[in-house]
Amino acid sequence: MTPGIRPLVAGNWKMNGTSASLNELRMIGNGFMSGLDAETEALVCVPATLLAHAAEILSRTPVRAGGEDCHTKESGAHTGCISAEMLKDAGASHVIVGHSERRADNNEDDAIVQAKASAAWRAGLVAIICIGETRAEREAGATLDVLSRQIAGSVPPNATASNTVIAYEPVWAIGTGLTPTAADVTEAHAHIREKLSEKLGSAAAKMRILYGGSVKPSNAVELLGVKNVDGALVGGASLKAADFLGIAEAYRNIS
Ligand SMILES: O=C(CO)COP(=O)(O)O
Repeated sequence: MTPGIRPLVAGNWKMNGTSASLNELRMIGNGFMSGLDAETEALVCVPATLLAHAAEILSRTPVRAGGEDCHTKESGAHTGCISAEMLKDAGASHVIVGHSERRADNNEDDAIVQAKASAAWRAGLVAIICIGETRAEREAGATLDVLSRQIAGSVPPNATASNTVIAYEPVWAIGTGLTPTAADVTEAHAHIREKLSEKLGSAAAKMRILYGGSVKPSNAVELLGVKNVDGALVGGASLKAADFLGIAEAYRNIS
């Protein structure tokens, strides 16, 4: 938590979900309508194929819909790619950029991630910029250096708290059931806040820094209660409404 920052609980469905999954989204929307939004903002980033449906379903709720990636360009000869403008047109409010799965699977480097964040803003979307170290980098004691390098390279110099969210996702914690200790998360998030302040000045103070990687209802109070953790980016547990709502409910037990 950071005083004065309303937490954001965001889901990332990754390459999961067909129209049959939209019922979970309806239940997520209904859950936030029955009072949860008082504690936290909510967003679910879905595959592009579901985005227009998701946005329509969620439009009657406080939960927003987002995309999982965007191209750097507005339009053109890029078969199979999706622009930020297309996501916006389909009803997105946010887009994830630089997720470690895209950095690894699609060789996306910090410069591309930064260009994607700028593309998101051009379309009127909030960019959720993901950073985080691999297991090898952690074991080499390089976690904070990696975070510094990724902030320097991936975050545009004119980022603000209203157009950008940072998500710290240790790669080794994603989908593994492993999580850093609260002390590790405290250190990483304090470092991220410090590097953002050096780069962005006062804009950094109110910028949300989410934690992502094996967040579940059972560990949400511990992980989300850490200083400078301003919400969660949730993968697997966002596919089931009960789990996603359970994570958001953690805020009722965090003071
Ligand atoms: O990558 C993530 C969210 O972007 C985290 O995934 P899991 O919650 O499944 O570990």
